[in-house]
Amino acid sequence: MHKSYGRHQVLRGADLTVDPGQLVAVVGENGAGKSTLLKALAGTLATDSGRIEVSGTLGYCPQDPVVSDNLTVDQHLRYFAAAHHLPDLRRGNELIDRLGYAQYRHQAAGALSGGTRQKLNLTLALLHDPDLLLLDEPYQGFDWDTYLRFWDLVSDLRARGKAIVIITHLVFEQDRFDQLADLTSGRLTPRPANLRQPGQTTEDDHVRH
Ligand SMILES: Nc1ncnc2c1ncn2[C@@H]1O[C@H](COP(=O)(O)OP(=O)(O)OP(=O)(O)O)[C@@H](O)[C@H]1O
Repeated sequence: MHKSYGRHQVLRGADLTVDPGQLVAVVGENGAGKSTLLKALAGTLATDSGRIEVSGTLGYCPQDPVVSDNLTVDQHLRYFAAAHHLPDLRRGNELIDRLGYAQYRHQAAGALSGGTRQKLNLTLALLHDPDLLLLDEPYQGFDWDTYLRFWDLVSDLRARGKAIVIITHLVFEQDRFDQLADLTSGRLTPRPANLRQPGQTTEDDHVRH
């Protein structure tokens, strides 16, 4: 994919393949073009050239929540369920329980805390149980318990064969991934995960400290 904003070439032949059941991290410096890449993959931003092939359904959790301030959590669920032609709200209810915010179901999104708003954002992206998930720093604002619940959820999705792409900045979580895709100078360089550098800490180390 190629994408420029004016004369600023952000993506210069970025290339990524994600298989079913694979969990891929997109890493890179601030401004490297990670969100641009995800928007392009999600189809919300037109590329200048390139090709995107998605087999199956797609779920996209953008960095900025897509929620409407005046609708309640429940109303969001019903609205998105109708858009996806879902027969019921079973999956939405399950996600609300797993992310632990059932007590806010009848609250307007505009009155939710940042973390709870992000839980709703994530729920809406997962509502139709998509085959490919594009998550742009999906745990922003999550407390530690929710952060762990999030990774439980991701493990289940991966085990069920979902392909998952997550933009992350957190070095300590990088050994959770099957692959790291490093976005530098507009191109993606794949490197296997689980290559911890000496002195690099993991989440478990953080828990112990
Ligand atoms: N709509 C836009 N118009 C012009 N320039 C843009 C636009 N969106 C992004 N950019 C620029 O493109 C570059 C890549 O932005 P992008 O948000 O994709 O980076 P990122 O890697 O996601 O950054 P971060 O880690 O800070 O979230 C930045 O220099 C940004 O200023």
